[in-house]
Amino acid sequence: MKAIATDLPEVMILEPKVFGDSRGFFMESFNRRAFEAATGCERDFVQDNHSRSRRGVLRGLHYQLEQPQGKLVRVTHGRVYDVAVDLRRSSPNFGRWVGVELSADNHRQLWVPEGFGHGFVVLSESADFLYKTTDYYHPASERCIRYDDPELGIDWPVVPDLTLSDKDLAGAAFGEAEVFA
Ligand SMILES: Cc1cn([C@H]2C[C@H](O)[C@@H](COP(=O)(O)OP(=O)(O)O[C@H]3O[C@H](C)C(=O)[C@H](O)[C@H]3O)O2)c(=O)[nH]c1=O
Repeated sequence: MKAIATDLPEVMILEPKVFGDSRGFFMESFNRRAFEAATGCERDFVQDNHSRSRRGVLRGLHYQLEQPQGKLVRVTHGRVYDVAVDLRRSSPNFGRWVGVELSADNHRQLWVPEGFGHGFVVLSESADFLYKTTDYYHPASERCIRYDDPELGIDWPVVPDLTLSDKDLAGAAFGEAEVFA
């Protein structure tokens, strides 16, 4: 597994080794030892999630204030533009974001540690989004920041029929959101 740095040092792109042959391919989509060697992070992942969305769906920006979740995300069908935002007031990168295209074809994964907001928009006809989390779902402390917050200035790709949940449409402004110390 290769780790590729992003502009946010804690957020890393991971590229697993893919073994292709005439039948198709094989890869270890997760290997704890390889993850720890690539990221320097020791984590127990406790939940696997899978969402499917059609083109133009944007999910996010989400985070949990209590039981903050580290997320190891990947796409097994289609293409998404995936975004992480540093929500830690103490960080020199507070309010900065990174975006990366994750796809079934590039096999790329993104490690989004605790303390970051996360979201993605679907670029293909549909996308299957799978991810491991380091803590359990805690809806009581789940928060959402508007994907288009002007202060964050996330440069989302333009997609037809942008579609968000009511919860995400009602997301907080970054400047008013409860974030991390
Ligand atoms: C996240 C989650 C949701 N749910 C239930 C709650 C709702 O009845 C239903 C859909 O939930 P929601 O609309 O919050 O799903 P997403 O919009 O995909 O939320 C996720 O989207 C962004 C990209 C994230 O990074 C988070 O992991 C997560 O917040 O699944 C569960 O039962 N367990 C869970 O862990």
